[in-house]
Amino acid sequence: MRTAHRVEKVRAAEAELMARLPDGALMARAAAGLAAACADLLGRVYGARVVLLVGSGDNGGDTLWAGARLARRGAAVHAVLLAPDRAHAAGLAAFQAAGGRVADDPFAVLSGADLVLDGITGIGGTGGLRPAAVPVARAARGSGAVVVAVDLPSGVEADSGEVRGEALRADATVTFGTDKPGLLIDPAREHAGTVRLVDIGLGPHLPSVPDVESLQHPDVAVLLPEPSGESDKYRRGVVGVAAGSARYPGAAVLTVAGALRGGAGAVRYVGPEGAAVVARFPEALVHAGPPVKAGRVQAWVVGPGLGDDEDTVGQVLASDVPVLVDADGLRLLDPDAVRARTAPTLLTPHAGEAAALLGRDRAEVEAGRLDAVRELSARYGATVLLKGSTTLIAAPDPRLPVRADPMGTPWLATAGSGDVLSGLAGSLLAAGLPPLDAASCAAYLHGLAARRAAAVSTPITSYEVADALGAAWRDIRTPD
Ligand SMILES: NC(=O)C1=CN([C@@H]2O[C@H](COP(=O)(O)OP(=O)(O)OC[C@H]3O[C@@H](n4cnc5c(N)ncnc54)[C@H](O)[C@@H]3O)[C@@H](O)[C@H]2O)[C@@H](O)CC1
Ligand SMILES: [K+]
Repeated sequence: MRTAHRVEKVRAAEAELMARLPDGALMARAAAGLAAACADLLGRVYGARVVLLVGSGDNGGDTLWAGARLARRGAAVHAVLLAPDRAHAAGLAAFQAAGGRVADDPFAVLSGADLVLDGITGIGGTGGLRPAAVPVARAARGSGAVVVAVDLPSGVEADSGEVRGEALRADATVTFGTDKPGLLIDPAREHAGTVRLVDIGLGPHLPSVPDVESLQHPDVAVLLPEPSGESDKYRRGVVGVAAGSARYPGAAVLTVAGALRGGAGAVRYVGPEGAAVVARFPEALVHAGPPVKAGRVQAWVVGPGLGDDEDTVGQVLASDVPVLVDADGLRLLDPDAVRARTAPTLLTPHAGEAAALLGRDRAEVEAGRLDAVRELSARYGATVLLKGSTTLIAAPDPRLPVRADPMGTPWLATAGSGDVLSGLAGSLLAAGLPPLDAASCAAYLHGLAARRAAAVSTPITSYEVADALGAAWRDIRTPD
């Protein structure tokens, strides 16, 4: 599991730890880890040309101390001081004592650099790069050097992953003590490159429940349901799928395709497209509807390709089993009916649908995903999976961490891929997973399946994603 904490919690933990350590010890740990990571990236430190971009705070301090270490190992290190009067005094003295030099012309040193360290701002930065830093950050990016962000790419918002102005784009980020939410959430995440975490001893001082977390293979392996010797189809769960219409018959087929690979014991399709579903999947149970007459299910998926069938959405929401609402279902749902439910509800909007549910602009939702997913979840009393470049999942209990899916790929932006995800997540709900786990495991498997499909051929189709789910599931169960 990757775990991220908000800045106020990082600062509180730092304060606790610093009170027990000699002055400067924490910064020395950070700088040692940073210099070691740079040495790994460089391969050979002696003779390497390194440029430090140094801001006015402790982030610049870490960078100067790491620069001193690299200079002592024979690198030619230049520091570009963006706020010369406010550069970290002890760090600058150590850097110069080690043979590091302050650059007169930032652009001249950047043009020949092998490695650039971005120490403009860390967790204290907000509001994007200041105008004076913008041309320097651009020159760093354009120089051909490997760009390493110190703690965070300068210019991104640590707590939300927003990028409010221009931000530096790094190839790698070396972060200290814990991940920050912005390192897991786009658009900041895509500025960070590969993230390496340096342990500075903060762990015992951080709250045990993080603000944001990302599942990794072993976490998903533990959560996925596994049939036992006692299993029969009802014990493994029956998932009801109310999807598709004469206008969108494919949605029925794709939702069932996802549901069949989600671990439920059986899939019961309810709606007008039973013939199309059975033609593709003879193992599916089909019923013309309405949902109340279709027989027992342990969870429902309602909405993909449903058209304007409001009654179906109302009937499904009135049931006492977990319900996933997607696509047309999100447009047709009665918010009071969702809030009145006693069984769990999982809503799976993309940014446009989330914006409609919140009464905001789509661009606002895309820029501030974390805020949007939390707000939606609180307003509807439901678990919400917000799809997008980073898929986020929030439970209605605000004490639980938001999950950021690490597996998505731009190839998933293809028609019908959301239908497959809905079927898959609904199937995991029917198999008994709590909504937060069902949604985050589904997003993870779906992303992994898309990556597998894309490794065979691109562009991928949604049906190929559904087809690769079995192999993705196997990858997680049997890591090599
Ligand atoms: N406190 C500690 O002992 C430790 C701190 N660490 C480092 O310290 C950093 C936090 O240091 P600070 O709190 O000094 O904050 P930063 O160094 O992140 O930046 C704060 C400074 O930048 C200015 N600033 C804010 N937004 C800006 C922007 N958009 N453009 C330019 N300047 C901007 C502020 O006026 C302030 O002077 C961490 O990210 C980490 O790198 C690590 O060394 C671990 C230990
Ligand atoms: K930085």
